[in-house]
Amino acid sequence: MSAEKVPDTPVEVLVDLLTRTMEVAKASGNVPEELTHQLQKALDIASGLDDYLEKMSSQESEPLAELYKKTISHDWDQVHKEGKTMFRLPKECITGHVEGQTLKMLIHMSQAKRVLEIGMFTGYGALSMAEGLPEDGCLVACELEPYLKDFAQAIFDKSPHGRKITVRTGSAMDTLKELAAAGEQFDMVFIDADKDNYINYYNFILDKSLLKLRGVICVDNTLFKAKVYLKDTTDGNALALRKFNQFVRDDPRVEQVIIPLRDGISVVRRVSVSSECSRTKSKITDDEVFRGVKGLPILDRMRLDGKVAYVTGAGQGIGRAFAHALGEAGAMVAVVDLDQDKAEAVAGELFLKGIIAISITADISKSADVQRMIDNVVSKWGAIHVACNNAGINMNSASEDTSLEEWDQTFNVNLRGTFMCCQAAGRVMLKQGYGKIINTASMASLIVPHPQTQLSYNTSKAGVVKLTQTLGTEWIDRGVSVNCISPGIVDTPLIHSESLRPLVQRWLSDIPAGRLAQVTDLQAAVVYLASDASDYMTGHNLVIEGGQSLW
Ligand SMILES: C[S@@+](CC[C@H](N)C(=O)[O-])C[C@H]1O[C@@H](n2cnc3c(N)ncnc32)[C@H](O)[C@@H]1O
Repeated sequence: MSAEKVPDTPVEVLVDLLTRTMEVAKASGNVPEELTHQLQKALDIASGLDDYLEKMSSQESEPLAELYKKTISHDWDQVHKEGKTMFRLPKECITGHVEGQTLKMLIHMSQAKRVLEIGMFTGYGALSMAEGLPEDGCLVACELEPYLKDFAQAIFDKSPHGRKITVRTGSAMDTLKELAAAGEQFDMVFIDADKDNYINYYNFILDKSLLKLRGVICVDNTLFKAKVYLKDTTDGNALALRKFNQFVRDDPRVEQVIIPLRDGISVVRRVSVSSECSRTKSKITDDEVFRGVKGLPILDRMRLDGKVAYVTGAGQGIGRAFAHALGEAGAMVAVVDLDQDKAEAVAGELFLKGIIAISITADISKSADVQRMIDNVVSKWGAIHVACNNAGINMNSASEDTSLEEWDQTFNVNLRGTFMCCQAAGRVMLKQGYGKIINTASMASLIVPHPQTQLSYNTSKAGVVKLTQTLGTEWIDRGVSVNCISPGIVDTPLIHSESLRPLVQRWLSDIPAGRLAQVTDLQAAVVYLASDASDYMTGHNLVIEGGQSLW
């Protein structure tokens, strides 16, 4: 620490005290060597900590590094003297590298999408958090001083994440009132402004539901240079923070922990709705609608953590999108395809995203392959919870010319193959007393898509729907649901070929949505059907075709 630096955190205070003690010890001349040695060790431990944390934390981005440099080298006294800021702003206000990375990490961990910061200063914390937000995330930063908005904006504009940040100048409490009136809610709130208002911000955020149900409040400086727990404290800010910490500690609405990082960060979360309602004895209908089935909010009921799934035809297109979707929702996924390279490539993609996956090469028109696929999954993971029978083929010919080979080939994969998969997976699932089978049918099961001629395809897919309905009603009372998804015309590289382009124009004029389906349009449906949220749905044909079958 440089000589003129004011100690700003408990560790910096310790370093300062130990340095002075060392000086006294050395000057006195009669301090035992052992004591000086131990003192030096304590000083090394304390003074090395922040440096080490800096070095071992991920490096800050260029815009953050520039923002830090610009803030530290700015003459804030001069700015204040010139009347550009209402208050004299100490540069030590800045959160800095390690705290910035911590906030960013908390954003990732809580999967926050909407963040509120109270007290932005030059925007270091705001930009750090914005870096952790997804593409469509947003951060509202409240700041009293308009000067700081311009200062920060110049750097926000240099970062690809800066566009996620909206700065609202003026009193933070006024901004909070405006946000509450507009019905805004946040997943994470970072309180880092005037300390004597912390309790007011905190209460307002909870009372006016600015914090979402499972949101988190982070509060900076809650150790306030150790003064919150030192007996001789007279500092107004430290006393305000001591009162704040105690208030939150005694507040039955929340749980909190203080992380001793830099000047202390409190992490506060609202306790579960059920304990809150028994505490307040509010007049509520205390049922599954209120508490959530198994205590889970609706989106969590669609999670597939710990579930075992397989997807056939997963080497590309719809099957690949299904495999990613099921994996993202938490399932372990066996990627099954006729083409080994493609199956391995998709399993590799899943693996990169942290999803447990294996690849299996199988031709689902062959009963031995189907059984081997099922046995592989069961021997690897001990169960099959989700069977996604998606593999299919499509051949075109005028009906009067359709050969028996084409008919048989199409039916062997699309209907006979799907049946064999349903039966083999169904046997495992019926024994388990639990299973979700999802077949890929087609809009062609309902209408006759034109002008292409595909008799065997259309007929086989109509068969998949009837197969689904029959199995769906036969097995549902033994815990196995069977449903199918019927996509409309899906945008694949193939249909952009010269020969198919005129057809695409024709199709588009038949689709109320005015566009072809993307494989991503189908992903939520497969997760829903694979999840416990769809337990009462069976034998259903979930049609996703932009309205095409209705015209
Ligand atoms: C500790 S600094 C914030 C540091 C910032 N979070 C960062 O990441 O660098 C506190 C900031 O709160 C602002 N502030 C203080 N009182 C405020 C109020 N009543 N409303 C809005 N902002 C306020 C100050 O102008 C100052 O910029």
